[in-house]
Amino acid sequence: MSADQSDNRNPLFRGLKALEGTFAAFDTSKIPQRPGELFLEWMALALQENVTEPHAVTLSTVDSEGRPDARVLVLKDVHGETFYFASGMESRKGQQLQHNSHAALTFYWPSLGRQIRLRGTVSDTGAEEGAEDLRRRPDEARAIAMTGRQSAPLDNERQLEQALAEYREQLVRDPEAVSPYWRLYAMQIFEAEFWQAHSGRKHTRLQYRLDEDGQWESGLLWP
Ligand SMILES: Cc1cc2nc3c(=O)[nH]c(=O)nc-3n(C[C@H](O)[C@H](O)[C@H](O)COP(=O)(O)O)c2cc1C
Repeated sequence: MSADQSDNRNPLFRGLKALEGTFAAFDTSKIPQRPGELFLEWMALALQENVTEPHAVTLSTVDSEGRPDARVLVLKDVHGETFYFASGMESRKGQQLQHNSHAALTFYWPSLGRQIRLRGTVSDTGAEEGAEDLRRRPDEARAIAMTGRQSAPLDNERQLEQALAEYREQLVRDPEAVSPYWRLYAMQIFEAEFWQAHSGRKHTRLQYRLDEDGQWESGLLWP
């Protein structure tokens, strides 16, 4: 940044702090063999420590021109090293994943000074799994999903209200109704990083990688 540019810096950001406080040390001498297990251990601690919405996660995808895109959603489940999230297949992310199944999930829990980075390949688990996920959602969330138009341009609020009224009625007539566009996506990971902040910036970074024989190997990274 040039001297001129630094004079123009927005005062809003001056003095803003990050990673403040003292965090528990991450003992990397006692780690599970597989990243899915460590993820569940970290998630259990986040819940115990009342981290706000610990299942909220940034999903990064790439579009057909290789340009990254990202948005927050919620993690629905974890089995082994497969991480599940749900969304509309017609959405921007849905279209991007259809074109390029490579993706990343990033969690950040400020009160614990923890970040988890996951990289993997996403598959669509199919219409029935999507329907099952949708049936477990509250009616209003189901009605919105049933519009099947996530991420499409909205002309005006009235258009949304009309569509919602139609789907609310449909759910009254048929409580089992679901959207054919709703999907449960499964991300099978090949790499994971568990990042623990240190107040002196000597952060601990543990990375797991799947090797060519399908075995998980782990090691530390420079902060
Ligand atoms: C905390 C939080 C949770 C969200 N959960 C979901 C979710 O589970 N599924 C989903 O499709 N969108 C969810 N969203 C909305 C997405 O961020 C996004 O706006 C939407 O999926 C459209 O993204 P796209 O245009 O990139 O496809 C959530 C947003 C926030 C802030």
